Amino acid sequence: MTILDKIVANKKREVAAAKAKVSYTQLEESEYFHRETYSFKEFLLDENRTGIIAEFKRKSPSKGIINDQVTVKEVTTAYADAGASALSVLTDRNFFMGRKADLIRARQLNTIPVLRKDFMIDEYQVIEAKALGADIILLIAAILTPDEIKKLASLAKSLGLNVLLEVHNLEELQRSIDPNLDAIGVNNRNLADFTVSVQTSFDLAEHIPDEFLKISESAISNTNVIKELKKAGFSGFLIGENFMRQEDPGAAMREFVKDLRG
Ligand SMILES: O=P(O)(O)OC[C@@H](O)[C@@H](O)c1c[nH]c2ccccc12
Repeated sequence: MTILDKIVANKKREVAAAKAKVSYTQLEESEYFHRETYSFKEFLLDENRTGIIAEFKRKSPSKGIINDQVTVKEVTTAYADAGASALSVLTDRNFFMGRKADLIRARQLNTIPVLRKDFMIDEYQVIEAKALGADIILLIAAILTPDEIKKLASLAKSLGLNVLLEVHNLEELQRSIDPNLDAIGVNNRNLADFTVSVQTSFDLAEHIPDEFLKISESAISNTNVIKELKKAGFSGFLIGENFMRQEDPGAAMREFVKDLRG
C-alpha cells in the first residue's frame, strides 16, 4: 500500500464522518457558501503580484514536522503582503496536521484567493470547500478517474470555485484534461515515493494546452528556477516547505521575492 492509498482510505472514513456530523443543508447555510470567489487567473496574472501560491503546511508525510510553532494569521497575512497571488492551506489533519479551521481563518484574514489543499474524492468536500471560504479546489489526477474529475470539476464551477488539476506525468495529464479545469499543476513530487524533480515541470509544459494556466508545484527553492519556469510558460509556483521550514515563513518569502524582482 502506497502512502497515497493510505491517505485516500483515511479520507473516505473522514468524509463519511463529516457527512454524519454536518449536513449539506448546514454547509449551504454558511455565510461563505454564498460569497463571490476571487478569480485565480486574475491574481496569477496580476503584474503587481508574484505568481507564487504560498502554502501553510505544518507537517508532511515526506518530511515530518516542518513548522508547528507559527500561526495561520502571522504566516498567511505576511505571505499576502509579500506578494503571493494565492494562499494554499492544508486541511488534511492526519497526514499534514491541517485543520478546516485553518482555511476559515485564512479566508477571514485575507483578500486574495485561497486554495483548499486536500485530497478531494467526494462532492461533499467540494461543497464544504466553498462553505469554508475557499476560492480554489485541488483535484489530484492520481487518485481520480476521468469521470470523477469531470463530476467534481463541474460541481466546483457551478459554485464559482476555480479548479486546479494536479498531474505528475503525461499519461495522467492526457486522460484527465477537461474543459471545467482552470489550471493544470505539475507536481514535481511523486506522491507514490516522494522523489522530487523540477524537470517534471519542464518535461510536461509543452503538453499542457494553452487555455489552461500552468502551475509548477513542489520542491521550488530558488528564484532562478522560477525565471526558467516562466520562460517555459508557467504562471504559478506553489511553494510550501522552502518558506515554512524557516522560523518566520513570511520574512523568508519577503527575501525570496526581493531576489525574484531584483
Ligand atoms: O513544500 P513544497 O515542496 O514546496 O510543496 C508544496 C506543495 O506543492 C505540496 O505540499 C503538494 C503538492 N501537491 C499536494 C497534494 C497534497 C498535499 C500536498 C501537496
